[in-house]
Amino acid sequence: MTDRSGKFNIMKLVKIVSFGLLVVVLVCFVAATLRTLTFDVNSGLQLAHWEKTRNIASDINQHQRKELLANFREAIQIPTVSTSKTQLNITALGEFNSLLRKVFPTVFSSHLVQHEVVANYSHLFWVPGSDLALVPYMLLAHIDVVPADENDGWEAPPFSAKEMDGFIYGRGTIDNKQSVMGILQALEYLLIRGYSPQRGFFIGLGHDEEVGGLQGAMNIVKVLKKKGVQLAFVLDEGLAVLDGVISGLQGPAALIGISEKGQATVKLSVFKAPGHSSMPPRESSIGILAGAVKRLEDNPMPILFGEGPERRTFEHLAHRFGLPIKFLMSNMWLFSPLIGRVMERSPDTNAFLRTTTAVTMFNSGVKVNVLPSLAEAYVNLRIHPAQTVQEVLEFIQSTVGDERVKMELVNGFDPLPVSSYDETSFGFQTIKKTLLDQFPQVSVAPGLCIGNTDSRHYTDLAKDIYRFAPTWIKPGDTQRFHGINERISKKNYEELVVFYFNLIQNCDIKELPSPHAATAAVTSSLGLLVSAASFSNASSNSWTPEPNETVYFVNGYSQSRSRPSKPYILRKLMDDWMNFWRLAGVDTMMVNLKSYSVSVIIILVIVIIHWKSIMTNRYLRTCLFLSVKYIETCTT
Ligand SMILES: CCCCCCCCCCCCCCCC(=O)N[C@@H](Cc1ccccc1)C(=O)O
Repeated sequence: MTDRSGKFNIMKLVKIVSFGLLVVVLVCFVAATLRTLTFDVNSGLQLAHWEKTRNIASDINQHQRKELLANFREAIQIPTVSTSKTQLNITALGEFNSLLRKVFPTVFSSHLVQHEVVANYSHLFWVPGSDLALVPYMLLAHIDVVPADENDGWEAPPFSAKEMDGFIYGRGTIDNKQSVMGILQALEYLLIRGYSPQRGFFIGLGHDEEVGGLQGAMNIVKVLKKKGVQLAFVLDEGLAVLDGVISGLQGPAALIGISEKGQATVKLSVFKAPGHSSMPPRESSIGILAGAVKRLEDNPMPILFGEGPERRTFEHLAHRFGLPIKFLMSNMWLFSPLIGRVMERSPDTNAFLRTTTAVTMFNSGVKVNVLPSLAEAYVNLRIHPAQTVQEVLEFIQSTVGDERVKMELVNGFDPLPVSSYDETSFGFQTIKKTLLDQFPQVSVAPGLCIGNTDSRHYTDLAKDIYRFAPTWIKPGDTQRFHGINERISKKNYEELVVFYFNLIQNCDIKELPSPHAATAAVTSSLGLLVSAASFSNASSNSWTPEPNETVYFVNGYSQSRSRPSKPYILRKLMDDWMNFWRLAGVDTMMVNLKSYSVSVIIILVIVIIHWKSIMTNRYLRTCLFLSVKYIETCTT
């Protein structure tokens, strides 16, 4: 009898547990479906009313079309190659300097522009604004390029700037002379058309970015620091407009880099006594090192997809995927491990998921019959924002797991801070608006820059750093970065000039418009409540410091800005706090997890309270009964 009732109780328990699980799965499914149907983090300021500042039309006539292309081709033809920190083509850099002065005469002669050469070959331009209360911003690009060998399979010589099928071929066409020339060409045309900015801006052109920017960018930053400059935002190279590159995505996507990966270069070395090759030991220095390298390749760093800004990219783009990908992308809180597994299959998507490990140099041996004493390998790691240099070193040490392999950190830096991208983010929203005006078919999303840029030296000058140029990248183009057949279409180069032309004018706005009510349409009830609170709060939020506040000296370029008063700081803190929760309500895993765990707890409590009726009712009735109770509990 006891045995039977014991069995009966176990059966009951199994039923209840499986029923509970079924309810949890159902609730998750309903929540995920609701989120899929309503999830759109892209509305933002798109529909808001923007202050009009673009008074000069960006149309380009036939003569200018020819002229800007000729200028660009001349820039590509100068081989400003950086091979190593000590091997820069200084002759080419000097030539490039002369080219800039020749093709942009107005920029170099205008009374509105101050120019200074930094570290012999880098350039710093300052265009003061008429409204001193507006914090200046900065555009960056780099003049140098990586080496290119025609024999690697280039269809046109890499420094020929040859035009083929509407494309200009050459090293630097997408990395990064398109921005160098695009920015200055835009400024040249703006000045010719009588433009004078309200918001001041800097342009920084580095000459050694490809080898770390230790001369160019670092010295430009030093000059700016000395002058006390603080920047509203910085825009550098980095991500691009991806067209057909992300499979399943409908339409092109402009990814604006809001952070960039960290980097570490680690030297692994094995030392063994040299000797005659006729009496080899069981393991050579090369064999031991090869084993270590193999272990590193066989054991990639963990997938961290969803723990860095890459998560935001897919959430912002979710609405542009078809089902079932849309369902998965809208519910990263549930599916990020699954998406990560799929994305790791291709090198260019894998780069967004984890710290990547690339063995880039392997040296040993001097003669065929001599056992080498030393074997060395260099491993270049690109660090995911959720990890640090220290964590990566510990991982390598434990994966190599061989005391004979010496490990040495050659250089490294942690991932860069994440810049803002919400509706109050001046830089992000102004870049986004400029993009959408020019390319309405594009979806704009924040992204993670997988390569490093000069902008990493600017973190003390600006809280918000963006890495983006509207270079269109189509399938197969990602391999052209530092690879063969680097090219840009003539149309795309013109678009770049127009983009910078419009961006500079758009930056003259005093403050961003208030977020459109559409922003408040969020999925979860928590998100809805908090966004409503934030929305009402946003009307009192002004992005720029208030007038009538103490003015203090900011830089030697006679720009000044207001020091925020205490109530302003308090209000800003309040706004930031509200924005944090609003965003959290919309799209952070934390709050989703919280609300879903709350749901689970509510269900469990209902199950416990209504234990008896569950026992006496049939499943369908119980299901209905529980759903009603759940809704009742949630609404009260
Ligand atoms: C889903 C598919 C996404 C495809 C993404 C397409 C865009 C990829 C382009 C990435 C290029 C970013 C630009 C990086 C510039 C660059 O090459 N930097 C170099 C130079 C450098 C080295 C050390 C320290 C600082 C700098 C680098 O990162 O190695």
